[in-house]
Order: sequence, then C-alpha cells, then structure tokens
Amino acid sequence: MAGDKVESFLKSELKKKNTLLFVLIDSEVSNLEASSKLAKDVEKIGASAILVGGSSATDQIEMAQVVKGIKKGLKIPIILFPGNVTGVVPDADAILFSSLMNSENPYFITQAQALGAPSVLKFGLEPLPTAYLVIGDGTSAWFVGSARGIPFEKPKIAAAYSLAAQFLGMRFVYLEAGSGAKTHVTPEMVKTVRHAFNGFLIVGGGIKDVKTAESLAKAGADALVIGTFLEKGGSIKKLEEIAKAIQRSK
Ligand SMILES: CC(C)=CCC/C(C)=C/CC/C(C)=C/CC/C(C)=C/COP(=O)(O)OP(=O)(O)O
Ligand SMILES: O=P(O)(O)OC[C@@H](O)CO
Ligand SMILES: [Mg+2]
Repeated sequence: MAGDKVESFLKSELKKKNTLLFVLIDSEVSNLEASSKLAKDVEKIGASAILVGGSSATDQIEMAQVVKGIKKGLKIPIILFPGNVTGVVPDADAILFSSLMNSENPYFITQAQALGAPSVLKFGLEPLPTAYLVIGDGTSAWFVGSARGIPFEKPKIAAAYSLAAQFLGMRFVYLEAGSGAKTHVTPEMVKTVRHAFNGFLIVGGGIKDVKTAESLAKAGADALVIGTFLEKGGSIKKLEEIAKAIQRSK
C-alpha cells in the first residue's frame, strides 16, 4: 500500500506556511517540455504540489508522459487530479481520490471511483480521500461532472456537504468554482466551510491576483489551486507574490 507520505508532507508544510500553493498543469494544454519547466519554476517559488489533470483530459498516454516527464528532479509531490478513470496514471505520488458529491450522476459520485480504484492500487498511488464540491455553473467541471452547482451565495450548503464529507471519513474538501471561472469562491463560503470541516481545505477556480488569494487564505483555505493564470501567460514573478502573500496571511 502507498502509505501516507504525501498527506504527511502537506501537513508538515502547513506547520511552516499558512496556506499552500498548488499549481495545476493541464496535460492537454502544455507540452511535456513546457510542463516540466513550469513545474521546476513553481517549485522554486514555493509551490507545495503539482496537480496534473483536466476535465476533458482523456488521453491517458499523454498524461502518463507528462507525469513521468515532470517528475524528474522535482522534490514536491505530483498529485493526480482526475476528471475520469483516464486520469489515473503511473508515476505520480498521490491522487485526489475525489467524489463529486453534488453531481446528479452517480458515475461521478462512486462509479468512476470503483472503476479507477484497482489502478490506483496497482500504480501504488497514495489516495487522498476528497469531497469535490462544484460551486456555481457554466464551467467544464460543472458540465462534464453533471454537477448541481452550489450557489456562490449559499455557504451553509457548502458547509453541510463538507460536514457530511467529514462524517463519511473524507480528509480533504475541494471547493471548486471551475477552471477559468469568472467568479471565484467567496471568502465567506471558505470561512463557513472552515468552521464546519476539520480537514484539509482546498479552494480553486478563477484565482489570479494577490488580493483574492490573500482573502481566501485569510478565510481559512489550506491550499489554493492556480492553473489558468499560468496557462494564459501569467508571470512566475506574480505567482511568487501570490505564494508569499498566502503563506504568511493567517
Ligand atoms: C477518482 C477517480 C478515478 C475519478 C474521479 C472522477 C470525478 C469525481 C470527476 C469529477 C468531475 C470532473 C469532470 C472533474 C474535473 C476536474 C478537473 C481535473 C478540473 C480541471 O480541469 P479543467 O481545466 O476544468 O479542464 P479542462 O481544461 O478540460 O476544461
Ligand atoms: O484554472 P483555475 O481557474 O486557476 O482553477 C484551478 C482549479 O481549481 C481548476 O480545477
Ligand atoms: Mg484546463
């Protein structure tokens, strides 16, 4: 079995930093060379993990190559972020073993997990049990995952799902506004979930500036995920400012 190396690493990072930065690399968007350089650059500026995935990343061979390629010389963990069973590939350190709890399709709640679990075991990936909650609508994760998006202005609903996740034994909650979302999750929702949920709280979707990142970190997020900002040519220097701000901001 894979043990709890990555979960322990993340907890030890949280002792040093208030909120961690996770960078999402979409294997469909960047080629291997660009992804590999990006992973090393973001490690240098203090990112704590690299997530690899995409809601429409169905090319398992391409994804496996990207994971294998960026792993070379990288110290921070590579965590798979699957949108389907095709997102389970070898050579990563862990996987967000997530259930889209507010999906209308049971496939995304338990069936993809059942189909993917044997490969997780075979590849020796550390499963991080994650309640993946899609907030709002109109994004790829919302559409592909048949989510009934939790309204942005209903933090109590997100908190109730997070508490349910905790009672079900999940140690991670991911509040997802969706990649490239126009609206990010509100600090108020993060605060409300933080009070209800006693585990590792990941927040992502539409975060691209220091002010937003800082407000989400102050509200109690344990990690912020940033993807589109870099895909759209955002600078590593600005990402470093974001990293620094959230790491010291509680
Ligand atoms: C645990 C296993 C094997 C599968 C989980 C399956 C689940 C719950 C999927 C959730 C639904 C879903 C489609 C999630 C997408 C997550 C993801 C990787 C989002 C980031 O990618 P985007 O950037 O939105 O993707 P695109 O670039 O393709 O739009
Ligand atoms: O691409 P962005 O908007 O940074 O979102 C990151 C992640 O939460 C998407 O799954
Ligand atoms: Mg994407």
